[in-house]
Amino acid sequence: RFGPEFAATHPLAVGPVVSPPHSVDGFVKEFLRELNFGTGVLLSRATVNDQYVALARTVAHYLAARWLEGGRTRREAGVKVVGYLSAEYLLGRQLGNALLATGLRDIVEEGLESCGINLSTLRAQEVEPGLGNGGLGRLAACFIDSLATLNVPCIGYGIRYEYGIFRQTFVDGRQVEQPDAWLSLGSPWEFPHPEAAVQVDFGGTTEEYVDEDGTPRRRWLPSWNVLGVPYNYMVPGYHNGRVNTLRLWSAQATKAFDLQIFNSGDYAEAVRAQTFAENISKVLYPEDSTPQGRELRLQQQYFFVACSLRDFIERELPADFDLHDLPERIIFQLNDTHPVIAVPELMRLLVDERKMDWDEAWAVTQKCFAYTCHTLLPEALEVWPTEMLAKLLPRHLEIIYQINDGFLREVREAFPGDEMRARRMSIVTDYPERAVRMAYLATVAGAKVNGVAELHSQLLRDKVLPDFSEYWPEKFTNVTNGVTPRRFIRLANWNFTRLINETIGTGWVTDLDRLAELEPYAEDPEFRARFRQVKAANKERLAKLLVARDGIVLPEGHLLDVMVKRLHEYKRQSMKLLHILSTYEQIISGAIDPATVTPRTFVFGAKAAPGYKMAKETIFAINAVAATLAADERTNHLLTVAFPANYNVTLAEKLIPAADLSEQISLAGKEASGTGNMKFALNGALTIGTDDGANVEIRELVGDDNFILFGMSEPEVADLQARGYNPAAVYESNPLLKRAIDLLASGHFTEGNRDAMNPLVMDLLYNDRFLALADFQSYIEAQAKVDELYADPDAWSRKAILNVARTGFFSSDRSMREYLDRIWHAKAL
Ligand SMILES: [N-]=[N+]=N[C@]1([C@H](N)O)O[C@H](CO)[C@@H](O)[C@H](O)[C@H]1O
Repeated sequence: RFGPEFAATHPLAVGPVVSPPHSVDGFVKEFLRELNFGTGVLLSRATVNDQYVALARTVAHYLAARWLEGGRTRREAGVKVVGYLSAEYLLGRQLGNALLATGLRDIVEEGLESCGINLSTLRAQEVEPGLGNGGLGRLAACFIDSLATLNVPCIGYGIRYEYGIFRQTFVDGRQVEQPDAWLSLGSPWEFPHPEAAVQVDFGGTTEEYVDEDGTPRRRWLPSWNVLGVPYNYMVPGYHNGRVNTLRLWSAQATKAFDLQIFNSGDYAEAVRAQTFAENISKVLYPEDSTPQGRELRLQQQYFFVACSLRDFIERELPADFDLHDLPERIIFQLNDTHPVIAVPELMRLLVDERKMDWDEAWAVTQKCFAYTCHTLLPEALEVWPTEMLAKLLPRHLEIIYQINDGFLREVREAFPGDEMRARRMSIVTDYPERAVRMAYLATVAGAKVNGVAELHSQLLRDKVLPDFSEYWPEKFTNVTNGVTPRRFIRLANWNFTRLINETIGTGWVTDLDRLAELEPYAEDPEFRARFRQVKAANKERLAKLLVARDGIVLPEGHLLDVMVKRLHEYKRQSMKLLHILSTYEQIISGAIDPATVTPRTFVFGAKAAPGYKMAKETIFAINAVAATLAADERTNHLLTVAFPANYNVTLAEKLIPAADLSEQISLAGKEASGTGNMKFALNGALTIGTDDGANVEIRELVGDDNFILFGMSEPEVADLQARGYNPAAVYESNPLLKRAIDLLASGHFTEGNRDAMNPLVMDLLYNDRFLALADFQSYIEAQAKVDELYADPDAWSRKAILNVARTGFFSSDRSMREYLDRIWHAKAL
């Protein structure tokens, strides 16, 4: 576009772009420029939000140079890229992480101070992008952070929901959802590129035709379409100069406004197309582990994968690139079944648009995808009715049928006469209605299928996809989840970071196995004392936050017993509640001497999917118990229940470093992995947990002495369920449990209204699908062990320090290395 002489005199035109000077003065100049020319205000008149936006933009300038360079080198080098396809990214606040990655924190703090501005005031101004529900979404955020820090070229693809996960409020103890208008004050971290919008088609029919070289072909005749506008976000690596991209798609109408209709006075109709289109990326579906079968959800899934595939093929690859070589340039990781419609979409692009032969296209497709399954709950495996697919994506349905036909032909050849097996393995099922099993499609198309913890991956092979693991044993593997130590230790727990740095240096932030060097210090009384000071300081910080944020007063010197995760019956918040009720009942009934009770504060954090009734009943019960205990003079110096509303990444960063005890009490065989369990152990909390998900690997690494195990194992659960389970009989046979449930049902927590707790009580007594009553006795015995252990703070700290020293394995950097070596066969630059 411009001649060499212009390039010679304007280096910024061709790059490399130079970032602003890493000096206080350099930063202040850049910040004031951004405030004046970017935000258009003078410092003297700037609001806190103006200052925050200008600061975010300024920090982005420091990253932009690396970002542009990273993109250029990635494209020029023609290296293999990891394309992470995820419908959810739970990113958390960006400013702190950007300051950490760039090493700008101290310069910015001093620079802002010279402008009379406090950095933490501006950090508190940031609204976190809640573009995810829970573990799956946060895992995606940890993974892209690790890939950037490992210098691996990666593009994260997802949806820019206008409204993220709802804001949770409590009204009379009941959850009430408020829309999450996270964009209302603008989002300084995003870079929109409307010029790179992608058209996405929907509906219509298909037809056979003969193309110019006489070959009979099929094609899609869509009936409507929308535009996908990419919004780019920076994903900075830690101190390595790499900045990867997160590209989130926003839907808008191809023809946003119809002037003729407007002039005819039908204003609503004039913008109907826009409203309709925008709906596609309007809001995140708030279900965690229970999919929403609504058509809009399928529209969302197809929308972002169609944008992402076309974007990569047309904007990241040279125009003349031979798509037979696509597997050398990209591996798309399917984050659960949500993006699996990408498989027939790639086939459509290769066969219909690029005229590639079916078998060649299928060979390419099978090398371009890998699938991660995140659940064991049968109801969480997505199936889409063929009727809905035929209406919305008729060509994709045809392609799925063709894929299935080819696959079943192979199965029948491998297992002649075994029609039952072919029916069991068919991607298309007829029961209870004709539908496409997306997990099966992902398994047939994917080069690899992995679970997210050893136990989960084994159950995936043995119970969820047994026919497939028998047919393709080498396709199945495991990559245990991990968490980024940058956000969840270095950023969230500065007090502990300082102690670790002073003790073993700073290398652990990018090499978490080095935490093992702390092991000897578990035997050092002085280090143990300093560890307790860190925990106490984190508790104080949390107490300040909760009183300001929720008006919750945290008593001093209590064991902090924390259970934070989505509200779901399999996670068994109800069993935690039964432990609290039982302890309380024994105190008020005089069954135990209050002097023998370890003062505890039970902290809950949990959102329930809006339509999940029993989850909402559990939230109501926890809040009712919390209010009663707070008002009960007999116990409120011993037992406190704190339930701050709207648990999210930002609150987790304050809660986790303060915790003594981490509750990981799901029914064995139900929690695929868990990732909160890892964050708590790495921040020096002891875990009370079942042998479920990644708990098993945590216990194996920290040692049985440093993990409080209880409950049935997965085989014991399967055995009990096979033998038949009668929760009411357990209730009748366990006096402590009976008195706890009777108290809950008595109206004691609901001003005498005995019906208020009925739904929960009836469910526990006559349903109890996740065996909370069956594991209750083992659980309270384990809790008694916790009291005993906590009575000796030095012994407790020793075990807590050993937990930290032995859980470096749970870094998402390690997870990424395993994906790179065993699944993606891609490497760092
Ligand atoms: N969906 N989903 N699955 C989950 C979580 N609920 O988001 O994915 C998480 C990330 O893999 C797992 O840790 C967790 O066990 C599992 O239930």
